Formats: sequence, structure tokens, C-alpha cells
Amino acid sequence: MVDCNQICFIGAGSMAEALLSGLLNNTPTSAKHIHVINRQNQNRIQYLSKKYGIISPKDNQAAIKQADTVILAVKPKDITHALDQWGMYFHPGQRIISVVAGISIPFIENRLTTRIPVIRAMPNTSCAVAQSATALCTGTHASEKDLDTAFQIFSSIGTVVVVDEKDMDAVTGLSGSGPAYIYYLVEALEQAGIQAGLTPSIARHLTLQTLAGAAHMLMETKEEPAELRRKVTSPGGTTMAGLETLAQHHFQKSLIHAVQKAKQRSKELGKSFSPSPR
Ligand SMILES: NC(=O)C1=CN([C@@H]2O[C@H](COP(=O)(O)OP(=O)(O)OC[C@H]3O[C@@H](n4cnc5c(N)ncnc54)[C@H](O)[C@@H]3O)[C@@H](O)[C@H]2O)C=CC1
Ligand SMILES: O=C(O)[C@@H]1CCC=N1
Repeated sequence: MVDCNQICFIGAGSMAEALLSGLLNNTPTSAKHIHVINRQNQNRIQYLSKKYGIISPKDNQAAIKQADTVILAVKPKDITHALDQWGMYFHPGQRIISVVAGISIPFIENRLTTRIPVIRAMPNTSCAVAQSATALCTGTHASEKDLDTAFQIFSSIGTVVVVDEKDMDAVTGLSGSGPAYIYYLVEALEQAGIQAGLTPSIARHLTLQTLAGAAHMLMETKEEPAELRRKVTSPGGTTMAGLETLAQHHFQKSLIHAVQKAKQRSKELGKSFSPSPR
């Protein structure tokens, strides 16, 4: 278990599930250390209790008060209501970690009535298999120990970088949303393999192993991606034919635009949440 005894999630959606399953399946964290609170859908809590053995809290307020770490995992549009509904139970002896895209720490701090340590995190769903790329930044009242605890939590389910809050929108566009771009690529490659005459299962196997192999090459050889690409590309060969087609269809530009758009969307999501005190 990381240096934090009790975690309470507010919001029981995809991200909360990815985080808690990552912690339960890949670290010594026990289900009895995790509580999850959801707005209305109690089926979701029952599903999480059944699948992961977490205890459905009888008293939500007590679950929040007892937690060392509260993880805010609601949609950006629901953050004001969630803070107004639950914020009165937060206290300075705990830390709040928000994974909510676009919502600034000053907004959260100003919405709360007491000086509570707040940390903003942008993980991705790969935390479910302890492979998240997470970025963290800290608020005004967060100590080194608070950052250290958040670092321990997220580094137990992937890698962690600490950034300035101004970079969180870029992080969200790149690695927060990033798994979806990769899954989209996989869907396209599989489809391409099938259209080229392979069976779906062979196409999937070859696509996934090619992806995993390329990721391992990048991480283990530490060679530049352009150099690794060069080694695959024989002059006048098959790869060159494929890459030329990708360039003609603006493959790199499309990805750059996708990350820029996602970054911009993260900024927009936060815009209507001004950090002025209520
Ligand atoms: N899905 C992803 O890949 C990632 C999501 N995030 C962020 O995580 C947050 C959650 O995203 P998802 O899990 O995908 O959304 P989701 O819609 O699946 O889950 C949000 C949950 O919050 C609950 N909720 C809403 N208001 C509440 C309240 N007042 N009290 C208690 N529960 C409340 C909803 O009932 C819902 O179950 C978002 O802010 C998103 O930006 C961050 C990184 C990656
Ligand atoms: O799509 C979204 O808004 C969230 C934030 C990062 C990944 N999913």
C-alpha cells in the first residue's frame, strides 16, 4: 500500500474504475481501503463492489471524512455541483486529487471553504494495467508530502511526471486522450489487414504484436523514432510505399491537429469555471 490508508473516489465512472482496478490488481492496496461514491446510479457501485470487492459506503459523508485521499473523478460539467455537495466534508488533514480535465486547481481551492491540499492529476485509462502516463501539479496548500503521496499512488500504476499547471491542457490532449488515438490506429490497421485478405484474428494478433514490439523497441533501445523508422524502410521497398501514402494523406499533421484540438477543448472545458471565490 502506498503511504495513504484510505482512498475515497467521488464519481464511479470509467476513470475511477481504471484507477481502482489498477491499484487493486497491481499493488498491495486492499479493497477495504477504497470507497466509491456516485451521484445517482447505485448499480454502478454494486457493479464495482461485486467486481473488485470494494465496500459500498453506508455513510458517504463518513467515507469522505475518513479518507486520507479523496479522488475527484466526475465530468468537468459536474465539478461545481460535486464540490458543493461534498466539499463541506473535506478537511485539511487529507488531500484532494482531481483528475477532472480542464478544471484548474484555483477553481477547486476557491470553491472550498477551508485551506485543503489540492493536487491535479492527468492519468490515462492504461492505469488499469499499471501503464498510465500521469502528470501531476500541485495547488497552494499542498505540501511536499502531499505531492509525494500522489506520486506514490500514480507511480504504482504507471509513470509520473510533475508539470506546471499551465501545461495540463497539453498533457490532457497528448496522454490523457492519447490511448484513444492508439486504439483508433489499431482499429484502422486491423481493418486494413482484413481488407488485404487476412482473417480478423490473424489481423488482430499481428497488429497488437506489432504495436507492442514497436513500443518495446522505442523504450528499450532508446533510439530515436525516426531512426527506428529508417531501419524498417528499405529504399524502394514496401514500407516506403506505405509511408509515402501516409504522408500524402497528412498522417502526421492529422495527429498534431488532433492533439492541438484536444488541448484546446481542455482549455474550453475549464473556461466557464472561473477561479473567483463564491
Ligand atoms: N476517461 C478517461 O480516459 C479519462 C478521464 N479523465 C477525467 O476523469 C473524469 C471522469 O471521467 P469518466 O470516468 O470518463 O466519466 P464518467 O461519466 O464515466 O464518470 C463520472 C461519474 O461521476 C458521477 N458523478 C457526477 N456527479 C457526481 C456527484 N456530485 N457526486 C458523485 N458522483 C458524481 C457520475 O454519476 C459518473 O458515474 C472526467 O473529468 C475526465 O475528464 C481524466 C483522464 C482520462
Ligand atoms: O475525453 C475526455 O474529456 C477525457 C479527458 C482525457 C481523456 N478523457
